[in-house]
Parts: sequence; C-alpha cells; structure tokens
Amino acid sequence: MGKAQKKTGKGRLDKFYKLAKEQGYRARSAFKLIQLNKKYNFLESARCCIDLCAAPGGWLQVASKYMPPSSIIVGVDLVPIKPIPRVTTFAADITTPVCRNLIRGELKDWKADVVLHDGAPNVGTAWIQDAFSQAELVLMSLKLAVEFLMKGGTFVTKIFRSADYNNLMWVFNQLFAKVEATKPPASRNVSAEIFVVCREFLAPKSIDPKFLDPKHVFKELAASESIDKGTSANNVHANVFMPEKKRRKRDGYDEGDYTLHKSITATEFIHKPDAISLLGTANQITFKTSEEKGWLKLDITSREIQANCDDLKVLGKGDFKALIKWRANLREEIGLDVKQKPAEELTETVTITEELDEDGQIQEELERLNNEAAARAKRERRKNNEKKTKTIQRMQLAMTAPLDIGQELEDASLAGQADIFDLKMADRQRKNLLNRANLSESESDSDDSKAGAESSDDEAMDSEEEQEKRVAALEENLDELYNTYKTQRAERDAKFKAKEARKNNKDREETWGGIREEKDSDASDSGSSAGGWEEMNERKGVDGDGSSDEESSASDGDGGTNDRKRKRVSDEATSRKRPKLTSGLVTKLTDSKSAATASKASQIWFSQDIFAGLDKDLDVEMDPRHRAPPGAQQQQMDESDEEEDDGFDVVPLEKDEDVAMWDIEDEDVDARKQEYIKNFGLNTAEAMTLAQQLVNREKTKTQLINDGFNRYSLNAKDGLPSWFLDDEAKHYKPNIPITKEAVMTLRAKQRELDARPIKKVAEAKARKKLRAAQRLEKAMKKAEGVNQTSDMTEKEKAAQIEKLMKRGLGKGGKKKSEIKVVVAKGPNRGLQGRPKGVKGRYRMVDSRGKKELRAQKRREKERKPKRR
Ligand SMILES: C[S@@+](CC[C@H](N)C(=O)[O-])C[C@H]1O[C@@H](n2cnc3c(N)ncnc32)[C@H](O)[C@@H]1O
Repeated sequence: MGKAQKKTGKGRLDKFYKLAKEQGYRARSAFKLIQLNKKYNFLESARCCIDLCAAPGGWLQVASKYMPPSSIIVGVDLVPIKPIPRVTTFAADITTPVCRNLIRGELKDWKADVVLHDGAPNVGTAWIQDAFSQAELVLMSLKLAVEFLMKGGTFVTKIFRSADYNNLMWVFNQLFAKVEATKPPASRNVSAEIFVVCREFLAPKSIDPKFLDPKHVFKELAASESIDKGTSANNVHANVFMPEKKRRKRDGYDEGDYTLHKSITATEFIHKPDAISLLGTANQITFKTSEEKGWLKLDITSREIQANCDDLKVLGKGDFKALIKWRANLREEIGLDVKQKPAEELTETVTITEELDEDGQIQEELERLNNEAAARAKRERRKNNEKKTKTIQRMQLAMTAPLDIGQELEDASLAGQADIFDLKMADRQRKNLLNRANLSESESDSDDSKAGAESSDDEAMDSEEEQEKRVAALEENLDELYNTYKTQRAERDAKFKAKEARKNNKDREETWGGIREEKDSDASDSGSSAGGWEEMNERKGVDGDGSSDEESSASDGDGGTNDRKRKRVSDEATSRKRPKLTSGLVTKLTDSKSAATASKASQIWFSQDIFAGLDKDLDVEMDPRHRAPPGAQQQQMDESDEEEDDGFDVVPLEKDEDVAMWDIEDEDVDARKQEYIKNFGLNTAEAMTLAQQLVNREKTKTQLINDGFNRYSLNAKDGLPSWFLDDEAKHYKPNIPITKEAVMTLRAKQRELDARPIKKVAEAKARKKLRAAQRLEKAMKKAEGVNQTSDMTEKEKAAQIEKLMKRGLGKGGKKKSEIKVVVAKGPNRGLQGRPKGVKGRYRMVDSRGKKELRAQKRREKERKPKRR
C-alpha cells in the first residue's frame, strides 16, 4: 500500500497546517479555498460573499484577502467567529429561518456574487446541535444560496461521496449552467470530501420547492437503501475472495463515515460472526489489549499472520485464507469453538454396487467416451483461442508480422483444425462474444459458474429470439462503451470537448423545463402536478411506475408501427420508462414506493454528465416527427398483413422518413465547396490534381463524376450505431491520387503567399510612408519660406533649410525615452519612491508581479482564437 495521509496524530500537522500557521490563517482549510479560487477565479471579481459554516474563519480570511477592498463579506456558523477586519459574522444555525433573516438584514437588497459552504456536522464544538446530515446541510446551504445569489453567481460547497452525492449533483445541474466537482490538493486524500463549484447561477424566477426539499431530493435513495446495502456486502465479500480485482466504492461512503482508513481490533475479528465482511472493509487488525497481545505470543500466530494483520489491503487470496484459518484455530484455542472430528472419522462409507446388464454397460461406456471426446474438443478449442489471443497480443506489440500469422493459420488448417472462414466457427465465435458480453454484466459470477453457463447457454442460444435479445444487449453495451470513450476523449482533447459541449448546450436549451415562469408558480402552489420538479423528475426517469394508461396512450401515438428503433427502446422499458410525449406529469412523486425504485437510483446515476447523449438518442427515437403519419402506418400495417399472407416479407419505406445515404448527407456540401474554392482557391493536392487532369484533358467531367461513386455510395445509414457512423464520417473518404506537379504548384503558390506581408503590416507600412511624405512636404514648404526671407544671410538660410529637411526626412527626431524596469529585490526591496541611480522613466516590479504579468499575457494569448 502506498503512503496514506494521516488524519490523526502528527499526520494532521502536514504542509498546509504549517503554511496556515506561517501565513496567519485560522484553519488549514483556507488553502482549499485558495486553490479553488486559483482554478475558478470567483473571488477577485466578487463584491459580496456569504460564507455558511464559516468558523473558525479560515475561508473568511481568504475571502477578505482576495476580494476587492470595499466588498461585503458575511460569515455564519453555529459557533461564534472571532472578529476579522471587513467581515461581519453571526452565530446561527444555517438550517433555521433566523439565520436567513440575519443575512437578509445585513445584505438589505444586495445580492451575493459568491456563496461558500464548507459545513460538516459533528465537526464544530456544537456538534450536539447538528441534527442534519452532511448532504442535508448542503441542500440547506443551497437553499440560502438560491435566495441570495445573483444571476451568474457562484456557489461553492463541500460534499462527501455518499449515497446522496448523485442526487445533489443532479439538483445543482438544474440550477447552475456549470457544475464541476474537484478535490483541491489541500484536501487530504484520506478524506472523502469533494468540493463542487457551481457557476453561472441561472436565477430562475421561481423554483419548485421540491428541488430544495431533502424529503424529495433524497427520497429514492431511501427506498433503494436496502438494495445498495446488498451491493456493498457483495463488494466486501468480493474484496476477500477476489482481492486482485480492485473495486471502487461506487455506492459512496456510509453516512457519517468519511474516512478511508479503518482498523479493527483482533477481538472484533475473532468474536464477531461476520469475519469476512470485516476483512473486506478494514485496512488493519490491531492488537492493543493485554489479551490481544497474549494472542500474538501463541505459536499459531506466526510472523506472517502478524504481518498480514498490519495491512489487509495488500493481501492476496491465500493470505486471507491463512487469516481465516488462524481465526478458527484461535477460537478453538480460547474455547469459543469446539474442535470437530474430521468427517471421515464420523461417517462410514458404504459402497453400493449395482449389477448392470450388458446393454447398460455399453451405454455407460458410450457416454463416457462421448464425454471424454467433448472434453478433449473443448480443451483444444480453448488452446486455440489462447494461441490466437497470444498472436494478436504479439502483433500489437509489433513482435509478429502478419506474415507469421498466415503461416500459423495455414499450419493449423493443414493439421485438420477449423478454418477461420468456416461458418460454424464464425458462429461459435459470435456466440462466445455474446456470452462474454453477458457475463461481463455480472461481476460477481464465479469462474465455475462461467464454465457451466457456457454449455447451457449454447443450448439456449438456439432460439432466435434469445439471440436477437443478446445482440441488442451487445449493441447497447457497445453504445455505452462508446459514450464512455467519448467522455474520456473529451477530457483529453479540448477541441473535442468544445464540440460536444456545443452539442449538449443545444440539447439543454431545448429540454430545460425544471423551473417555471411566474405565471406557472401559482399552479404549483395549488398542488398542480405539471412542470417543475415533476417535469425534471420525468426527465430524470423517476416516473418508474408509469401506469398502464400511459403505456397504452404511448402505443396509441405510435400507431402500432413495428419500427425497429422503437423496439429497442421497448426492450429497455424495464429499466427506463419513456417520458410522456403529451403533457406534464407522469407520476406523482408521492407514489415512489413502487416496484421500479431500483431503477430510479440507476436513473439518477445515468443523469450524470458522462451519460449525456444517451437520452438524446432515445428522444430522437421517440420524437413524434420521426414517426410515419397515421395514414402511412395504417397502410403499412395493411401491406404487412397482406405480405404475411403471402409468406413473403417486404420492408416498406416509410413515406416521410428520410433514409440518409452516405453521399447525400449534406446536400449543400457542393455549394459550400464552391464557395470555399472561390474564397481560398484550390488548396488541396487532390483538388489541384483533378483540376490539372481536367485542364490537360486526361479525364472528362463525366469520368470524374463516375469516379465519385461506388457500390457503397448509396448505402443507407439508418439504424447504424453512432460509433460506427462517427468512424465512417472520419475515415470513409475517397482516396484521390495526387500528382507531383499538383503538389509543386501548390507549394509555389504557398511560397508566394508567404512572401507577401500580412495585411496589418502592409497597412502600417503604408501609414508610415504617408506620414513621411506629409512631413517632407511640410518641410519643403517651410524651406521655401526661409528661402524667400530677406533678413537672413545665404549661409544662415542654407543651415536653416538643411535643418528643416533633416527633420522632414525624419532623421532629427527625438528618441522615445525607454521605461526602465527595476526589480524590487535586494536594496530595492520595500523602497518607496525613485531607486538610487535610476534616471528617466522607470517601473518598479517585484518577481511575483513579473510572473503574474507574464501569466496574464499567456492567458490572453491562449484566449485569442488561433489564426490558420
Ligand atoms: C470544517 S468547519 C468550517 C471551516 C471553515 N470553512 C474555515 O475555513 O474556517 C465546519 C463548520 O460547520 C459548522 N456547522 C455545522 N453545522 C452547522 C449548521 N447547521 N449551521 C451552521 N454551522 C454549522 C461547524 O460548527 C463547523 O464550524
């Protein structure tokens, strides 16, 4: 195990603790806010800030340091906060109306730019008063934030990765345009806390109170708690039986238990019945009492056992077994268990031999031989698969050239092995793939059951329906994997992320419906069921227990079309109900104790950013615009009836359904290309090659057009998975040959372009020239005047004219005095006024100022769009 940060003892006194002491901050947590502000820059521009749960005042100190001098800063906590300059503080419970009124009284009609919340129950000295849990406290702080924040404001809060985490994130996402969870370096790794920075408050005119009501926000979780517990227990057991597999705590941390390092005493381990669960959750077994120390001296407690107890997280399966054995021995030793005699000693073996007739014997022999043959075939198949996997791996590592593989395959087929193009083999491979996809769904399946499932699945696969289902599941799996890939790529690739974000923003604008305009608010007060929370829940999928009425109405709308896409959606219906197409509420929130509660939790889970886009696919599929008109559907049904009678299947093309073809995806693509060529010329080697071929009469226009088509050009892309379409869009491009001449022409053109100055430079040069000409003209006029005066000698005239002409030609001008940069270090540190020995204009900078200036310039440069 790596070095874990300690939260107790001397581990508390870490770098940030020392820094806080050095810099005069009251709490090391001040650095968390400093780091968050460094990342998101919300304090510098804020004029009013409210800090909820502010004691002892570390965050307030930071706010007062980073906010502009005349800003308003208010801090509230259960316990009084020692005065801080420029900061107003109250002692109040943020969950009470008293606190709200106090803040209102202080702010008057001002709105806050930033609301901070770093609250944690049972942290302060007044822990007895902490009736609320952490997540509820967050929701209460959000309630205050929503009341006092101005539009576009920022809300920063601390959350623990508990079961409520996703629900809270979901609510934040409804109220703020940008929500990001982050863990600043000053936050200890051992702490499960995470900070969420919600920016660009949407400031809706009215908010459904259910968004801020813990009863509604955390409701589904309460219902599915038992299910969650079940999963955790599985996880815990799996930690012991398959320790090699690292599991994340996806279901969050137990309420009130936010530390990652847990130790249990040896007494607990020996006495408690569920020893395996203890091993799965704890990091260490400690021996503290004298009795426990006595156990260490026993022979059965070997050095290895002691080492194992020290760090349970690094143990393998064998080590766990040894620990469990040691526990059993110790229990016997201390008289908790009685030693049992081995089973063989207690039981008598009775062998019953049946007399078999000759037929029976033959039958048995045949069965045995069959089984042996099947086992042998299976072994061989496995061996082949292993061999193939190894070859592919070697290929990926560039250890084998494809030539070798051909050789191996040839050898294999010579030796009577199955050919790779054998249909049966291909079918088997497909089945294997499907099996694997199925098996991967359940993590906890043991190896043995896998082996058993293989043979039984083979039989089940016979039914076509089953196969279709599996294919659908596999497709879904692939889609999900593709979405995950897209999210991961977005994290790495900023351009890709921006593209996706643009797409998502568009969706968001179209589908937002959580907060209603003023006119709707009355309706909500009177218990109206449409809009607001319900609508959002509907989007979230909380309408798990959709009534049969609803389903039938949806199917009425469908008109009974047997659309392939919608079939996929109905396959998913068990886990994800369709949003109602016509009006607001599908199910009231109060009906939540339904059979579908388990899927509610999964809906919340899927409402996270990384699954964005999945719903969109569904929406598109369910969009009424994508359906054929009822007339057409009826016609189709009639036709299909007729066809069924003939026993002949024809797939009709729906009238208004645009089947997108590869090449007609963008009809105005040609127009756009023409426009581009007009503006920028032919600047690709391919285009130039084609143009030259046309000019040199090597090809005719018809030939070129014909070359643009092939047998795949008009393939329909309807119903193809998105990953495939994306891939095709990227790679399905004609491979147009290019000539050397075309490339040379383009290069020459580019060189010519490069040699030309850019517009700005040319303009500046022209301006300079104009000014010079004007100056010269002026000087010549003056020289003429001097020449005509009679009160000067010829010599004086000549000198004067020469001077004027020099100035006119711009040679006698004054040099601009340069600004001297003086670094405020060494003797200049803290100096007021002009430093010694510096003449002319000067500027005082400190090394930090210099760095900041550079950073600012860099940021500005980055912000500017790059020229291509
Ligand atoms: C981690 S401390 C805050 C530290 C603070 N941000 C700083 O930098 O000094 C959490 C605080 O939350 C406060 N708290 C917990 N529940 C509260 C409640 N209901 N109302 C007000 N304060 C509360 C506790 O009293 C405790 O002081």
